[in-house]
Amino acid sequence: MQFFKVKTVEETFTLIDKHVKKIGVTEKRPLESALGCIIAEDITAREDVPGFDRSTVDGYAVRAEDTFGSSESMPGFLTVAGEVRMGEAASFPVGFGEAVYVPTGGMLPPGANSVIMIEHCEEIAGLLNTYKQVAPGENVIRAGEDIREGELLLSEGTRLRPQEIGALASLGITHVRVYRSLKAGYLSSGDEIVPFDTPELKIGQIRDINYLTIAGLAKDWGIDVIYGGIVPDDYEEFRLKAFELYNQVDCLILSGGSSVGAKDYTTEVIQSLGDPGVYVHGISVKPGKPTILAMAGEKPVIGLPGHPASAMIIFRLFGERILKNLQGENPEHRPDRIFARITKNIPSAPGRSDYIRVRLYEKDGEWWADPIIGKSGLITTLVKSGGIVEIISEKEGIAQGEYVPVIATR
Ligand SMILES: Nc1nc2c(c(=O)[nH]1)N[C@H]1C(S)=C(S)[C@@H](COP(=O)(O)OP(=O)(O)OC[C@H]3O[C@@H](n4cnc5c(N)ncnc54)[C@H](O)[C@@H]3O)O[C@H]1N2
Ligand code: MOO
Repeated sequence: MQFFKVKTVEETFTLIDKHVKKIGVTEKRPLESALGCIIAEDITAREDVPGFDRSTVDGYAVRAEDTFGSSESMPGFLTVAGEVRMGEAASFPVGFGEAVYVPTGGMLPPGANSVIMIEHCEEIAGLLNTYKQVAPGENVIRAGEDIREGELLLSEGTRLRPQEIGALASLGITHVRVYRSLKAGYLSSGDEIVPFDTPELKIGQIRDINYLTIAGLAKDWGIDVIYGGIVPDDYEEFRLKAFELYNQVDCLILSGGSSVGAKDYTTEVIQSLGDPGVYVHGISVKPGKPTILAMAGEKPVIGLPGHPASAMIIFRLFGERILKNLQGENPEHRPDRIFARITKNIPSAPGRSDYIRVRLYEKDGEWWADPIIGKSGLITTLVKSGGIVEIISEKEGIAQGEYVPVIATR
C-alpha cells in the first residue's frame, strides 16, 4: 500500500499559490452583467462624485455662521431668498443673512456651507426663524466627497460586488474589462454512487451528493460547472471520462477514490492527464486528509475525498483558493474569518489542522460557536452548522470560552 506524504495546511496554500496562477484572458462586459467578475484593470475616476455640493436633507441652505447662537428660546432670523429645484443648478448665491430652500439631494447654492433641517426652522412670510445652530458642512455631501477625480477607485483583481458595480455606475462607466469567466468540470467516482434523482436505491447504493454541493459552492464564486456524471471504480473508464471532461474545462474536480484502497484510482487517473501531475496527496487536516491536488498542463485538478462533509470542507478551503487564483482575484481582497467563542473544550493533535463544524448563535452581545459532533460522512453535520472553526496545527486544542476563528459557511 502506498502511504501519503502529508503536507500541512500552510504548505498546501504555498504550493497552490506556486502552481495556480490566473488565466489572465480578459473580456469587456456591460456593467449589468459584470457582477461577481474580477476586474482586469485599475479604475481611476474621471470626474468627481457627486459633481456638486448636495444637501442630504430637506431644509434651507445657509451660511452656518448666520445660525450661531440660534435656539428654541432665542431663534435667529434669515431672509428666504428662493428655492432650489431638484435636478437643476442653483443659479443664485446665498448671501449674508439669507436662506434658500433645498430638497434632499438638491444642489447647494454658492455661498451656503450647510443646511438646516425644516423641523429646526420655520418660514413665516419670507422670513426664516432658526431654532438650532448648524455647523459648517452639516447635512451636506461635498463635491468629490464620495469619489475624487483622479482617485484610484478599484484596483485590478477586485471582485465586483453590488457596491463596486454601484460605484462604477456613479461614474457613468458602462463597460468594464474583466477576466473571462471559468468553467470547472466535475466527475463523481464509485461503484456505489448513483444519480441523485434515482427514485429507489438498491442495497449498497448511495445518491450522488457531492456533485450538487461542490457545484453549488463553485457557483457562489462565479464558476460554471459541467457535470461529467458518475464513473465506476474502473481505471480505463475513469481515465477516458476524466480526459474527455478535462479537455472542455479550465479546472477538473474529481470526487471519491482519493484514499489508498485497492480501487482508489483517482491518483493514477490524474497522473495520466499530464505533467507536472500531483503536487499534494494528503494534507494534515481533519477531515479530508486524502485530498489530492495536481496540475495537468496548465489546468488544476482537485481530487476531493468522497465523504460529503470532507469534500465540502476541503473544497471550501483549498478549492476556493485554487479557483480564485485561476480567476485572478487579488488574495488581499478575500475576507475570510470571523471570531466567536467556543462552547466546549476540543482536543486536537499537534501538527494537524482541524476544521470543526459549529452552530453559531448570539448571546449577551457575543457570538458563540457550538461544535456539531459527527462523522465526515454525514452531510447533515453541515446542514446544522453555520460555520467551521479552524484549530491551527500549532495548537493542541481549544478551551471552552476561547475566541476562535470561524469560516462562515452561511
Ligand atoms: N486505510 C485508510 N482508509 C481511509 C483513509 C486512510 O487514511 N486510510 N482515509 C479515510 C478518509 S479520512 C476519507 S475522507 C476517505 C476518502 O475516501 P475516498 O476519497 O477514497 O472516497 P471513497 O472511498 O470513494 O468514498 C468515501 C465515502 O464517501 C461516499 N461518497 C463518495 N462519493 C460520494 C458522492 N458523490 N456522494 C455521496 N457520497 C459519496 C462513499 O460512498 C464512501 O462512503 O477514505 C477513508 N479511508
Ligand atoms: O478525513 Mo476523512 O475526510 O475524515 O473522512
